[in-house]
Amino acid sequence: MAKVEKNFSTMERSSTLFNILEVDGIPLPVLSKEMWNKISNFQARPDDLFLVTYPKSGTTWMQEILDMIKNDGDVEKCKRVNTLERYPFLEVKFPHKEKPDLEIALEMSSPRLIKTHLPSHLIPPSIWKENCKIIYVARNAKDCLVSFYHFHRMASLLPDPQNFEEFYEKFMSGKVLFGSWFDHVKGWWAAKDTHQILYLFYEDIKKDPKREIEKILKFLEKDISEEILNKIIYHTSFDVMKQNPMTNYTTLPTSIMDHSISPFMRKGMPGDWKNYFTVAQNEEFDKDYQKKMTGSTLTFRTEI
Ligand SMILES: Nc1ncnc2c1ncn2[C@@H]1O[C@H](COP(=O)(O)O)[C@@H](OP(=O)(O)O)[C@H]1O
Ligand SMILES: O=[N+]([O-])c1ccc(OS(=O)(=O)O)cc1
Repeated sequence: MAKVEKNFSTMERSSTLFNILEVDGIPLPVLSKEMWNKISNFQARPDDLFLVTYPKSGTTWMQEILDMIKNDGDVEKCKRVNTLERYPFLEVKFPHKEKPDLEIALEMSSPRLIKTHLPSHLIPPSIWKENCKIIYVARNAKDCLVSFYHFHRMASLLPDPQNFEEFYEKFMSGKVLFGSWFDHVKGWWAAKDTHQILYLFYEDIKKDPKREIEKILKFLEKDISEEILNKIIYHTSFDVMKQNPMTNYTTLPTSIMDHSISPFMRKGMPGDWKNYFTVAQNEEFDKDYQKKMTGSTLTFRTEI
C-alpha cells in the first residue's frame, strides 16, 4: 500500500497550477488523496496499451509514432486534435480540461492508449493483473535533466526551477516530479523480466527509427507496408513534429506553456547536456551515476 504523505508545498511557485502530492516520498502532480485512490484503483482493460516514461524521455514522440501506427499512417487522422487531447495522461488533471484525464480514460472505447509517468511500484495493480502491454521509453539522464529544466521554465503547471544549478541538485536527489530518474529507469527495467514490456531508448529511436518502429510493430503484432513505415518515420521526425501544431503544444494557452521562454520541441538531439553541465558538475554526475546504477545491466548513450 503506497504511503500518501502530504502536499509538497516547498516545490510550489505562485503560478504553479499543479497540486503536488507526495506518495511514497515521490512528488506527483496528483490533485488529492481521493484522486490518488482513484488512480490506484484504476481498472485496466486487457487490450489497453500503456506508454510509460520518465518526463522528457520522448513521450510525445512515441505518442505520435503509436498514433500513426494505429491509424495506418493517416496523417490527417493524427492531426484531429493535439497530443494532450488525444490520449489520457493517467495521473493528471489539467486546468484547461473539465475532468481529470482518468475520467476521460474511463469513458473511452477500446483499445485505449494511456500515458503515465508513474514509477513501476506505483502503477495501478490492475495493469499487471490484466497483463496489459506496456511500452517504456528511457532517455539518458543528462539530456533528461536538461530537457526537464527547460520544461520547468516554460510550463507554469510545474514548480519554478530557479536556476540550472538548483535544478541539477534537485534532479540528482530525486526531489523533482515523479522522483528519481535512477529509480524510475531501474524499476521499469526490472519489471520487464516478468511483464509484457517493450523497453526502448530515445537515443536508439533517434539513431535508427526504422529498426525501433519495427520492434514496436512486432510487439503490437501489427503489419504495415514499407510505404506507411517510411511515412511514419517522416511524420514523426523532429523537424516535422516541431512544425505540426498538433504535436508541438503551441495550441495550448501560453498560461500553460510559454514557448517564447523555451519551445516544447526544443533540441531533440542526444548530447545537448554538454552545453549546460560544467566540468565539475559532469565529474560529480559521473561519480554519483556509478553509485546509483551499480548492479544494473542498464546502459545508456549520452551522445550518438
Ligand atoms: N520527433 C522527435 N524527435 C526527437 N526528439 C523529440 C521529438 N519530439 C519530441 N522530442 C523531444 O523530446 C523531449 C520531450 O519529451 P516528452 O515528450 O517526454 O516531454 C524534448 O527534448 P529536448 O528538450 O531535449 O529537445 C523534445 O524536443
Ligand atoms: O502543460 N502540460 O501540458 C504538461 C505539464 C506537465 C506535464 O508533466 S510532465 O511530468 O510530463 O512534465 C505534462 C504536460
